[in-house]
Amino acid sequence: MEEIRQQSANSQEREEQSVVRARGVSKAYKTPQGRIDVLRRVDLSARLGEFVAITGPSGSGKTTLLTLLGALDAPDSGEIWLDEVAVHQLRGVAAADFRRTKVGFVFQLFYLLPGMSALENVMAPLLPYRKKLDFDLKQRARDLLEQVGLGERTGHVPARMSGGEQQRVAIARALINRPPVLLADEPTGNLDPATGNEILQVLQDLRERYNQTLIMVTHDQDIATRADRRIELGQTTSHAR
Ligand SMILES: Nc1ncnc2c1ncn2[C@@H]1O[C@H](COP(=O)(O)OP(=O)(O)OP(=O)(O)O)[C@@H](O)[C@H]1O
Repeated sequence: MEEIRQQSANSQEREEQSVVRARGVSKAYKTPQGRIDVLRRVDLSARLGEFVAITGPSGSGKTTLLTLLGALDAPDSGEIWLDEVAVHQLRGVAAADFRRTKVGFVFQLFYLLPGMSALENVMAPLLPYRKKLDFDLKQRARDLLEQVGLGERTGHVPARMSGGEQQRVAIARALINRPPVLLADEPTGNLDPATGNEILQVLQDLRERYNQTLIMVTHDQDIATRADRRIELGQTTSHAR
């Protein structure tokens, strides 16, 4: 009995330590062909510093779930809490403020601005707020580029960098606001296996350095097995007219 009480206290403690909690999250898209139920009552939780992999077949809603966690879109029902913010309730400016302060995004296709140097790309998300910041933006961007191994390439434009280097810049950019949570969508999907491994190592090192939570969508079973926790989405998508 004591053991059961202890177990439930432990699980409650774990729940309380969660920096991300999603409960009963559902999302459907309306298309000209009818409604697509993508996520149905999905639960997810992640503690501070934890690495969580989201896996599942193509079309099971992995990217959709990541966009909901990052307030790029809103769920139809269910709750999402991230660093004590009720993400499911955010819209418009409040959602943009949340994205700027609480999360970093890394995508498969880097999305760097082609006309800007690595340093300018990393500074870009906070450039409009530069005067209000209580730290030196350029110095932080330089430090981050150093930490991802590009200390010597700060002046290079994306066209003069390899895919792996461009992804390193994108990771540094995602961390410029020191977010508690990094959301990564197939960050190694566009890279050869060796470069992909290097990028994974960079993400792991930075996660430890900043005690960040890393939530990563991946098709790669090897990467998923390295995660602390794995959320497997089923073939939940169904179409209804
Ligand atoms: N904005 C949208 N409008 C309509 N349908 C969408 C939209 N976004 C995604 N979908 C559909 O929702 C389903 C889930 O898409 P999602 O990209 O979340 O899956 P996924 O598991 O990440 O897939 P993949 O592994 O192929 O990237 C797919 O059928 C997709 O076509």
